Formats: sequence, structure tokens, C-alpha cells
Amino acid sequence: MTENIYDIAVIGGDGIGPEVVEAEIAVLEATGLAWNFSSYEAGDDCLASRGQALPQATLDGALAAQAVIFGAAGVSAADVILRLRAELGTFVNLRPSVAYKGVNCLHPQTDMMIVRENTECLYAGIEAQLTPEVVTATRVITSQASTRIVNYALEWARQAGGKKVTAVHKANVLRKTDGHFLQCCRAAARQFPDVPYEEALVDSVAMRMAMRPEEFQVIVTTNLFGDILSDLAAGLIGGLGMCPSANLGQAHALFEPVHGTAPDIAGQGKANPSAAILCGAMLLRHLGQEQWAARVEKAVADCVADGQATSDLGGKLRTMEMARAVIDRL
Ligand SMILES: NC(=O)c1ccc[n+]([C@@H]2O[C@H](COP(=O)([O-])OP(=O)(O)OC[C@H]3O[C@@H](n4cnc5c(N)ncnc54)[C@H](O)[C@@H]3O)[C@@H](O)[C@H]2O)c1
Ligand SMILES: CC(C)[C@H](C(=O)O)[C@@H](O)C(=O)O
Repeated sequence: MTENIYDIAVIGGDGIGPEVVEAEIAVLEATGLAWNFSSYEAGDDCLASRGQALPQATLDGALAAQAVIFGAAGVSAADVILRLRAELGTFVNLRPSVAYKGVNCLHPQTDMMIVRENTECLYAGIEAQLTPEVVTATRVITSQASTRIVNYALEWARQAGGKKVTAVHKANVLRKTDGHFLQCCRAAARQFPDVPYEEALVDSVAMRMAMRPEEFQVIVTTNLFGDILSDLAAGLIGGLGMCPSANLGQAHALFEPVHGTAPDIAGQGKANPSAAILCGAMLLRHLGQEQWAARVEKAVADCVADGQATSDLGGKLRTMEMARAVIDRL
């Protein structure tokens, strides 16, 4: 039987992006599975050297690959990652926030999945300068995207053993847009009578997450609220260094840490590679390698519990030293 070779496009990007992606690849290679990694440029450095933040060759490579591993891009991030998400048709942004044992964090009991809509809302890119003093942005909410994302969240919650889904909105003010999103959520929830379902306003969710994050298991929400709440969730569990994400569509998948280029620590070997390594676990799960995914997650958890971690978690290891510590525990 011929062995499956996984074709993966790698876009390290700027700042700590390439540093954490190097760690992620080292861990993936340590599984002994057959990988074919192809590297592509994107981001600020690429813009400076080639005049484009996302060259066509990178886009073509991402579209041709089985999946994409992404690090981070700097000020050009929106031109890179939003375009990649759109071109790859990734309509789901899956963002887990799990407090690992041993991390000195605000809320050690946090374990939630944020299912962020990935294609519309204020990210539709429709802004206008009406007069020199008045500018507007159009918020787009469609039945198709809303139903698709809430169905995904409900199905995910069902597969996870019937976890509770909270639809997060601001329909008391955004009556038409979030009102429509909520209608789509309710209609979908009726098709999943076995999955606990509730609704909550985004402002009160922010407060409750800061005080009692254990009240949330699966949050489904629109694009901008999902962006903000996932960084808030990162703050509960010890920071952005622990938060991976998966952008998933029908035909493509892109895995990226929730964090950015971290200019304050870039180039110093200080970046926590856990978010990127946990992206590797999400990639493994996506490829059907569930056992390896679980082993990578456990190895990260074991490292962190043993204090084998980078300085943001109170440890002494450098980025690649932590990657090697994870590999040793695989
Ligand atoms: N997907 C992306 O490419 C993406 C996402 C967010 C921000 N950005 C870009 O990144 C740049 C910096 O943005 P920012 O400072 O708001 O957010 P950031 O995520 O880069 O950093 C926020 C804070 O978290 C820390 N941090 C982040 N990742 C870490 C890690 N792996 N290990 C240890 N500490 C870590 C940083 O040191 C910093 O103090 C901006 O240019 C922004 O546009 C890109
Ligand atoms: C960099 C930016 C375009 C991006 C977003 O807003 O989606 C980031 O904040 C994220 O959370 O991945």
C-alpha cells in the first residue's frame, strides 16, 4: 500500500510567524507521517521586496495544497489573511480556548470553542466616505452564511457529546442584521433538539466570560464579535500563545495561531510555539490523524504542566527548545 503524502503549503509571514511555524513543522515531522511542505511568501516583508503582500504564486500554492499552515502577517495582515480566507472559501473559523494545567492564568476552568463566521459581517469590506466628515461601513449578514455557521456549531457540539451552544448577538440594537442572524440560529437549533441552545447579548457575554467563562462551551457568532471574543478568551487562559485556530471550508483548510506577529518579542526566540503546534494538532485531526492530534495536544499539555515552557508562561525555554520538549513527550 502506498503511503499518503500530505501536501502542505506553508506561509510563515512576518515577525514571530516564521519562528512558530518552524516549531510546528518540527513537531509534525516528528510524527513520522509523510509530509511535503512547500513554502510561500506573504506579508510586510514580501510587500517590501516584491510589491505585493499576497503574491499570486502564494495564492496558487495555497489553493493547490491539501491544507495551509500560516504564521502571522504584520500591518498587511488584512490584505493577506482575509484574502486567503476568502479565496480558500473557508467559512468557519474554529477557535478553541483551553486553560492548560500549570498555566498561571485568570480562569483555569476555561474550555470553550468559539465558532466564528468567517466571510461577512463588517468584514465584507464595504466602507464609504460619504462626505469629508462622514464615513460608513456596511454590515452584511446573509441567511446562507448564518445558517451554515450555526449548523456547523450545532453539529460540532453534538459530536462533542451534546455541549451547549450559545448564539452571541447584539439584536437589541442591530435589529435587522443580528435579528436576522438570530432567526437563522433559532431555525437551525430546532433541527438539533438534542443540543442545548441559548442566546446571549455580546456585551453581557464579554462580562460573563471575564467572570465565569465556565458558563460557555460553544459560542457561535458573527465575524467581528468572534474576532474580539476569541482574543478575550485568550486572555482568560494565559495569553495568545496558547490559542490555535482552523479556517475550514468545503475544499480547503488553513491553520493559523490566533496571535499576530508580536513585534515586541519577534526575532528573540521568545515566542510561545504552543498555539502554532496546537494548529498542527488541528491539521492532523483534519487529515484524519486523530490519534496523532491527541498525542500532540497531550504533549503540549504535559510540557506546560511540567513548566517546560516559554517565558510568557513563566518558563525558561526558547521557542525551538519548547518544540523539542513537545517532541520528546510525543
Ligand atoms: N493573523 C494574523 O496574521 C494577525 C493576527 C493578529 C494581529 N496581526 C498583526 O500583528 C501585528 C501585531 O499585533 P498585536 O500586537 O495587536 O497582536 P499580537 O498577537 O501580535 O501580540 C499581542 C501580545 O501578545 C503577545 N504574544 C502574541 N503571540 C505570542 C506568542 N506566540 N508567544 C508569546 N507572546 C505572544 C505579544 O508579545 C504581544 O504582547 C499587527 O501588525 C497586526 O496587524 C496579524
Ligand atoms: C489580522 C486580522 C485581519 C485578523 C482578523 O481580524 O480576523 C486577526 O485579528 C485574527 O483574529 O485572525
